[in-house]
Amino acid sequence: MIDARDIRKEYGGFVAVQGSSFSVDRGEVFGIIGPNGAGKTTTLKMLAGLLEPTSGSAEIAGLDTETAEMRQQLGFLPEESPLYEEMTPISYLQFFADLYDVNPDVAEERMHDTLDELELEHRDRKLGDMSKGMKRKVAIARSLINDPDVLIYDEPASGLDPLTTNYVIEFTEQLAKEGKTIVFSAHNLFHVESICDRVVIMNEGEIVARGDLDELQAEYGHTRYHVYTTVDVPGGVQENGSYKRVVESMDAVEATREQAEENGGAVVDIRTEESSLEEVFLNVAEAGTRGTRYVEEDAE
Ligand SMILES: Nc1ncnc2c1ncn2[C@@H]1O[C@H](COP(=O)(O)OP(=O)(O)OP(=O)(O)O)[C@@H](O)[C@H]1O
Repeated sequence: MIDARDIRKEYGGFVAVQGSSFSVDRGEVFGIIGPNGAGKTTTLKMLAGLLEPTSGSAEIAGLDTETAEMRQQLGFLPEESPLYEEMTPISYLQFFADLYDVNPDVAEERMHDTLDELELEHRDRKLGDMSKGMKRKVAIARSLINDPDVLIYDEPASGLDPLTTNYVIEFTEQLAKEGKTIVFSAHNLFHVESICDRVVIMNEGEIVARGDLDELQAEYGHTRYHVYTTVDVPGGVQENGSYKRVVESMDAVEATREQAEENGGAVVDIRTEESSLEEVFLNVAEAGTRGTRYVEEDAE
């Protein structure tokens, strides 16, 4: 559905995004994560056809991202979306429906349905008088006004309170279940972990890791074993009537069993704990010292 081929963006001699390649399947939720300045927004804007790559190209549904036809199939949510302060949500959405040439009756029904789903109240209030969360919901409704197949969301829950954040993330998840293909960036890795099928991790303009959560965990995470015993063992802590020791290998699990048995006890339970995406991310970030991000500019 989405195919990015070696997309690269330079500003002067500064490389914002090194040649990045990835593809996103239809109906997939694809996350782009990375520290501030990693190149996430630049990548998303190139995918959305809002920024011309210095080299490389991107296609959505076989259409080059710079064509108007492709934009009809796309909903882009920028990290910060300045709305027209004097408009109401309805007049604002109507304005964009016209821009996308959506049939007025269809647009009317669609905007009300979406605002209902988003539980947006005060639809006659001026956008300038709305809270940040309400404005974000209107921006999300705008991204859906043309009923696009592909959604590119830059930090959809940025700056929102936890309740609205959850709401927006669950709404995004619902859109994926309805069959939309979604690419989004986020700082909150818990959200990414909860809804993404696959993830790329960017650092210093470069994709430094990629895969689904299991693959990333296998490569950059650890499995920890919580071994519960009936008697105390070295490094054990008392928990719920037994003793728990956390170890990182099966050999250590076996050693714990032997120690428990030597002390007249036994192992009663073993639970595994996988690294969170946050831990994976920190491990990836620590592993990489990147090369320079500056290139010599071509002499004209
Ligand atoms: N128009 C521009 N001119 C020069 N440099 C730019 C421009 N736009 C972005 N950059 C630089 O490119 C790098 C990548 O920026 P980008 O906004 O893509 O990062 P990001 O990963 O989205 O960061 P954040 O998480 O802070 O939003 C940054 O160093 C940024 O300063």
